[in-house]
Amino acid sequence: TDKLTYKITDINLAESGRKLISMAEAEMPGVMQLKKIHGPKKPLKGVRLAGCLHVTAQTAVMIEALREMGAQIQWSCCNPLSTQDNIAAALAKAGISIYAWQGETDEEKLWCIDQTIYFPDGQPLNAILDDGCNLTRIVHEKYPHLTSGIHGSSEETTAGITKLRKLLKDKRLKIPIINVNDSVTKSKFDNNYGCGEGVIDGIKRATDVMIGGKNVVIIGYGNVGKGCAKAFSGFGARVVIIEVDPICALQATMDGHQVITMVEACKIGQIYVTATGSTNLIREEHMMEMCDMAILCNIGSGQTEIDIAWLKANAVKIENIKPQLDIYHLSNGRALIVPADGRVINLSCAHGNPSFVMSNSLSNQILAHIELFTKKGQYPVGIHTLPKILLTVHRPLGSSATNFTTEIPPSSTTIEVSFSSFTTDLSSPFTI
Ligand SMILES: Nc1nccc2c1ncn2C[C@@H](O)[C@@H](O)C(=O)O
Repeated sequence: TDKLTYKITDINLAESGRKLISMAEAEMPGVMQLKKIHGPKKPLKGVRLAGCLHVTAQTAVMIEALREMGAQIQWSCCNPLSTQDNIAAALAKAGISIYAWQGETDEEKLWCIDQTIYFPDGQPLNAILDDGCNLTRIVHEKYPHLTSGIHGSSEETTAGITKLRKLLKDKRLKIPIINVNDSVTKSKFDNNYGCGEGVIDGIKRATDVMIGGKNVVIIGYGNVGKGCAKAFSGFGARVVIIEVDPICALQATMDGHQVITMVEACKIGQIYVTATGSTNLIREEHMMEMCDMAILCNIGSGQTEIDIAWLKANAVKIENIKPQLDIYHLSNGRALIVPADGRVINLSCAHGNPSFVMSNSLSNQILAHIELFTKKGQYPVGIHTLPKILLTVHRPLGSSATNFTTEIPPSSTTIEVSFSSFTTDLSSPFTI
């Protein structure tokens, strides 16, 4: 086929990207351990994996582990703003077919995804790795004839799971799904601690705002909202919470945060953070009441938690300050600061969540694909989570890592908890 083997910004950025990938490997013991244990056995030989997930150093570490395990891989990015061009260049130079660059248009993003459907040998994908259900949705809508050949898709994020549950409810889901987001070693770590550090990194790189002493309104008190509230509180902000779920609202109260409504919040908020995985949380009726130069940022995936469309249609002036930072001047004479066009701020304005928590999330991605490919019959069409097992493995001193997997009783299932939070010294008894 005359398809480009890759399309990125600049292959000359590869060396700098490779250095960052090496640094990330040092802080991703879980993924590296899985690569060491499973790599030699090539459990994914025969997998043609199309991935659509943020192109960061952490993702690159996972991609290279999956390839070491035998998978053929093609990649695009789920967010037009989150590709790090030097990482994409390092992956392209290493022979990965990647179609992604920082600052894609929405149409280019879709073109990139289309490049990953068929492999160079003309064969279609037979596995999907998704973050926000973009690729799974496109396969269902544009390539429905290919769904029967796909043994499974893994979904990384909350908003993606919401979309998949709707597909399932409408009886339109055609492939097995492993819900990586709800693995406890993913959502209790990446979503919480990762996004807590990521939102601060993103908002500061975007706006240089002083956080101490500010009124910060966090909308959504799930794993992500909890991590963000803790991070902003740590910087001395006064954090108030909007939350409709009574349990999460009670947790917010018990954590010392006032829980109020958006009508009340938009009178006091100086920094807003949407973290719900839902849509249209901040709307016209709120924005028209907000303080001058309030900052609206989003850390849920997708671009619809803040009603950007209304802002673009109704601002009297849109002032671009720098890439990923605009000020919208409203008809009431006040202005709102919006980083990243309302897209996920940690990945659009910084480099995403740190390696250590991503090792947890991406270890679960790897385990999901080993599970889906080697145990096909066990995962019918539907949404599954990786089994959670507690396992004590007592290992004779000095034995090699490879026989670790043979010590797992054949009846047990894949270890859901990734290694990254445990010592990689397999010579000592430890409990997983
Ligand atoms: N450094 C990174 N690499 C890849 C993906 C990254 C990331 N940081 C955040 N996400 C997104 C995840 O938090 C995903 O789990 C989500 O929920 O969006």
